[in-house]
Amino acid sequence: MEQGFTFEEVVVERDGVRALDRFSADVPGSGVTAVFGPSGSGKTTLLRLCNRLEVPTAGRVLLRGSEVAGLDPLVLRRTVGMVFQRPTPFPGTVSDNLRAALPGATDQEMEQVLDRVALSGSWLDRDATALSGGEAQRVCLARTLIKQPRVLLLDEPTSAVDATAVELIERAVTELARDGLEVLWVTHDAEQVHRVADRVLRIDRGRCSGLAPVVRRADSGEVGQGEVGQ
Ligand SMILES: Nc1ncnc2c1ncn2[C@@H]1O[C@H](COP(=O)(O)OP(=O)(O)OP(=O)(O)O)[C@@H](O)[C@H]1O
Repeated sequence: MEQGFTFEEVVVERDGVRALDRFSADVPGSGVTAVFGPSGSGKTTLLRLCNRLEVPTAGRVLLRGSEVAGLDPLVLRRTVGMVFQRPTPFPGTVSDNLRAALPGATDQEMEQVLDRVALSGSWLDRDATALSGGEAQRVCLARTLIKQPRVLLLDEPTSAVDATAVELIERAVTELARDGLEVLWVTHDAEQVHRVADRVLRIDRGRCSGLAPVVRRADSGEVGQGEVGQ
């Protein structure tokens, strides 16, 4: 399987406290990898290293064998998209938001990307700051996707949205992963891991505590597999 992110003895230390403590893992470069662990274990820090919002104090982060620190930041940000916990629409319309990410995007490109997040072209003229949390998060996902990243980083994107949006976002991302997008999805929701992930990367107190395949409930039809207990 193609190589994705490699973490080699990564340390992130702030004010003498280690958010990551010699974290090492080899993440395959396809499908959905859930990054799962308790609050404060270092999940967000790990994700932020992947698009260089954060740099390691020690150790190395590689993407497909190339050190992230050595990649052109513009190329990196185009290749690796990120969606945050809280939706962050820019002032303006939905199309303004999409064009902020991809200047010169055509109506057709914008309609296609909205379709992927279960919104239609009729949303293009809507005020992006007057949407519900779930709608705004889907616009933010579309805004990231319009740049056609190869990797998508999701930092608890569904923790602040309604149940309908959770379902739509989960469906959109799993379909995109099936079409070839590599996804790292931070969550502390074990049920969500079973719904969306191909594998789970466990993190505990800044250290990798395992990388294991997940049997998806939707695929197996089974409940209570139990690989992902708290
Ligand atoms: N900007 C910062 N300055 C100092 N310490 C920080 C900063 N951001 C996070 N930390 C600390 O680093 C550790 C890891 O935080 P991180 O946000 O990566 O964990 P997390 O697993 O994503 O947590 P949560 O599930 O609560 O979001 C925690 O102890 C946290 O308090």
